[in-house]
Amino acid sequence: MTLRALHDAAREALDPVRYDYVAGGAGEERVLAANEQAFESYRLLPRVLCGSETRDTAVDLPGARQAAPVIVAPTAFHRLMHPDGERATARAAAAEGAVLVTGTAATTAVDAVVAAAREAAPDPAVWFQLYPHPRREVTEALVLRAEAAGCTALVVTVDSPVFGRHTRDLRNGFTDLPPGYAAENMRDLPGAPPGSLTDIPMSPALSWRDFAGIPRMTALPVLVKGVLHPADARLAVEHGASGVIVSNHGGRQCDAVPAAVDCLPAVVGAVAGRVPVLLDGGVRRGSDVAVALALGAAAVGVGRPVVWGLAAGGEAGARTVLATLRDEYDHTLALCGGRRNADLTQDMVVRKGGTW
Ligand SMILES: Cc1cc2nc3c(=O)[nH]c(=O)nc-3n(C[C@H](O)[C@H](O)[C@H](O)COP(=O)(O)O)c2cc1C
Ligand SMILES: CCCCC(=O)C(=O)O
Repeated sequence: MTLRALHDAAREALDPVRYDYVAGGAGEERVLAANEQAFESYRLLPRVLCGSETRDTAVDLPGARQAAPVIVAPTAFHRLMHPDGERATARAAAAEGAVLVTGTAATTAVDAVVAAAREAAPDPAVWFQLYPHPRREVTEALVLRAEAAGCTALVVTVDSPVFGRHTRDLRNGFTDLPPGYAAENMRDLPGAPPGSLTDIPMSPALSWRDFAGIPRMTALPVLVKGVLHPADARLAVEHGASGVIVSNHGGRQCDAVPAAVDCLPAVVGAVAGRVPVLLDGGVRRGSDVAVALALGAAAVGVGRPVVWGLAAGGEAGARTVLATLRDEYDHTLALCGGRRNADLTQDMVVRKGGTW
């Protein structure tokens, strides 16, 4: 099945309110649209006769050696989309050698997510996405929970000082989880009430000082997710980040920012090779992966496509999405004369309005 067919099947399978929660964005959904459209404006300039018969697309990332270059971006509430929920996504990612980022807003506790990943592969990489809590002890308890579960890195989301205004959710009245579902990682934390959507911390009070405390709480590498400004990428590295994820949260936060991929080159320049830079937002085909890697990303994340796969076909559906993107990317690499990801370089990307 193509990714488009899986998306259609997911739309059929899902309750429309849940479909809208995943598909939608903030405001007029300008950024949601821009993330995908931006990839339309980039094209690849292949190199020829490079002897690229044998190819290796694996990447070394913080807490993940020899991983697929496409990772599963953190998306909330998988049990709303399929009864097997995060366990299915975890098995799919592990089977495909892809990093799974599970998170604060998962409907399955992080230890069960890691256990499911281990059913599919001996040494899977599961990262934990953290919404830092304004109360340090709550953040610390979440960090310890992720570490004890066997996560190999933390991802701190910094683009959500306040929750984005998701137009479709407001229209549909989808402002909390239905009965029977909870944000399981929020259970039994010191002073934090369990599990409702509104318990998930988002605080405009947080600052780089708070962030800097997180790498001190743990031996795990800590990545920062949701950076668009190159100055923030520099600050992230200065405050101990082991990786920077360029992301506008899939167009679900500020509806006036650029497409994620358009912010990538400046962030790559600011980070200057000190830590890996990743990108998510709008990646829908293998050639999008190739463009992002050529522009300097070490790997890319996919959000909605994996959820569509999960909703349409559980573990097998999510696996199909990851396998398809990997296969398409490898094919594109071959077409561009590359043997390794590093063979894709900035001069091989051209832009509408620029050189074509
Ligand atoms: C339904 C949904 C839930 C999400 N939940 C989270 C979350 O809990 N934490 C987070 O950091 N990002 C979250 N995101 C953002 C994704 O990690 C990612 O940035 C975005 O989906 C990438 O864009 P794409 O969907 O175009 O691939 C969510 C995105 C979607 C679509
Ligand atoms: C409070 C849950 C956060 C989920 C999220 O980040 C999103 O829907 O974009």
